Amino acid sequence: MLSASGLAKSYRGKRVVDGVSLAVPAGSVTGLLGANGAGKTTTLRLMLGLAHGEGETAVLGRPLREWHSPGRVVGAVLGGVGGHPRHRVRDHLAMVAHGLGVPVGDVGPALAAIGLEQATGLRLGQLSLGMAQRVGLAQALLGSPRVLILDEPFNGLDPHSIAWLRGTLRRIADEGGAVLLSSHLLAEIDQLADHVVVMARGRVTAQSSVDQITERAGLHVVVESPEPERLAAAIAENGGCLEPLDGVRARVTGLDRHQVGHLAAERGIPLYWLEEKTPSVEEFYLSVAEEEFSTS
Ligand SMILES: Nc1ncnc2c1ncn2[C@@H]1O[C@H](COP(=O)(O)OP(=O)(O)OP(=O)(O)O)[C@@H](O)[C@H]1O
Repeated sequence: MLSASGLAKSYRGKRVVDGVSLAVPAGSVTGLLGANGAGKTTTLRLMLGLAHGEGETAVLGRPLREWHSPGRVVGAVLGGVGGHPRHRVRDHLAMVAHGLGVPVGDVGPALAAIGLEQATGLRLGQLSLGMAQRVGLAQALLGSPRVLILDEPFNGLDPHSIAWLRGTLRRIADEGGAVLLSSHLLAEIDQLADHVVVMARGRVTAQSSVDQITERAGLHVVVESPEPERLAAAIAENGGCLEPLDGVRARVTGLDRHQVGHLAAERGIPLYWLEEKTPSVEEFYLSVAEEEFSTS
């Protein structure tokens, strides 16, 4: 539904995006991850035609510039609202609605949906970071686009707005839309995304579906015991493996939590903690980032 191929961009001779290709299928949310300066924002800007560089981006099979009203096909939030700082929120959004060919009457419900009814009279220049982010989201959603491209959309939002945004993005994807968002909030990506794409130094270094991450790494058990050596030996005798995690807890693979619990009870080894864990996007990201660090 949304795809990019061969995206590239240089600033003063330095390649900051270098051959990035990615696809966001209909019905899914893709998280774009990477360290500061990895090239995420530049990639999103290239996809939206806001930065000039190499490569192609297609939305529903056509370049964005070929769509008659691009804002009704793709909604974007790239930080900030745009618009004049002296314009009031309601007037700014009315202008956006006009440009999109959307009834101006839709502005009120769009602001209400994001809890900003009280802020309609504020000037854009008076908005807090979170409010500006919410106005940006209201603006992006105004044309009811099926594709969303969002740069750090959770930035500055309070917990209610985060929950609202997570639900809204999930709903848009579940209704057949495609959402691409960058974020440093790995727990949010973990809860929301179906796919993750990791960038480092302008390139895509890893990509995976969240299901594959879970499947590949398998479940593991986290334990805490005052007798880790005895527990490790008992687990090894039974075909599992115990590795220290953080100096207090340890990770067990090869046995499930019932097996670990029974084994500890049989051997009289105290356990202070026993938890079965699904591998997270955070662990995937950190393992990929570690490889990247060790090979750079
Ligand atoms: N307008 C610009 N002029 C010069 N260099 C730029 C410009 N915009 C971005 N860069 C450089 O391009 C590289 C990638 O920046 P980009 O903002 O795309 O990274 P990012 O992954 O979004 O980072 P962050 O997570 O910090 O937002 C960085 O080295 C940045 O300094």
